[in-house]
Amino acid sequence: MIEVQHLRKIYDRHWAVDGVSFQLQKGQVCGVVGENGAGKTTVMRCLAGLIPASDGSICVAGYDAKLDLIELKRRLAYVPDDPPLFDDLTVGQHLEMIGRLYQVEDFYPKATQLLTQFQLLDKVDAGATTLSRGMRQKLAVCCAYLFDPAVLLLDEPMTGLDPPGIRELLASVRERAQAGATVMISSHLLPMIEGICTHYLVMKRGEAKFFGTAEDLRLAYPGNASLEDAYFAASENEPIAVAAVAMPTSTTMEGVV
Ligand SMILES: Nc1ncnc2c1ncn2[C@@H]1O[C@H](COP(=O)(O)OP(=O)(O)OP(=O)(O)O)[C@@H](O)[C@H]1O
Repeated sequence: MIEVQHLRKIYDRHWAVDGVSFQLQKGQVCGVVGENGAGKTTVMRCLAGLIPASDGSICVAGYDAKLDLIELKRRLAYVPDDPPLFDDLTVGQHLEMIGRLYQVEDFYPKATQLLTQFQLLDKVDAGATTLSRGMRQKLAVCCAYLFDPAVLLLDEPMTGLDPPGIRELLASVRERAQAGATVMISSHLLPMIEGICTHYLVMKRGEAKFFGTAEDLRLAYPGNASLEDAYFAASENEPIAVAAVAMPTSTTMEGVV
């Protein structure tokens, strides 16, 4: 569903992303983790087609970003950490706009269900500028979910959410993945995403320090009880020799550098 090969992105003379490769299939949830400035958002923005890659290839749902960007974008939703809403539109109008753009069938029941799920139904006529930080985040998630994209890119989606909102969001990601969506979720809140991620992309200074399954992460960095511990180990150390652990023969260790 997502195939990224040797992705590179340069800003001025700085390589924000430098040779990142990974693959994700339907139903997989990839936690994108790494220190501030590691390149997580840049990877997502390249994948979403918002900025062009400087080098490498990106393919989403069979569509190459260089050849079929429009088709690629139709199948993907990107929720940035500070969603750019339209000041002049209400909550309901945001959803209506997405519904029309993506020709969503059953728009009203779907929109109502999403607004109910994310506690926004009583704000349906509220202007975007009157929403709190967390409400803006929830509205952006509702807009993304409305057209059932094959790929969801969620950049720090828990920022500003209250505990019930975080719980709802994580449950919804799990449900979407179970229904076949491929999800990438960047977060610094490692214990919170641990329960939903099947894969991890650990980034540092533009490079992928690790890509693989949660199980591979533990095998590559043994002796680390939590994801957080394994993440720190992956950020700082090379993995133990692959031959020394019972690695699957699949592509799950791709991208380890
Ligand atoms: N528009 C831009 N122009 C120049 N440099 C940029 C731009 N956007 C990002 N960068 C640089 O690229 C690098 C990666 O930034 P990016 O936002 O991808 O990191 P991140 O891992 O998402 O960080 P954070 O966890 O703080 O959100 C950083 O060094 C950042 O300063």
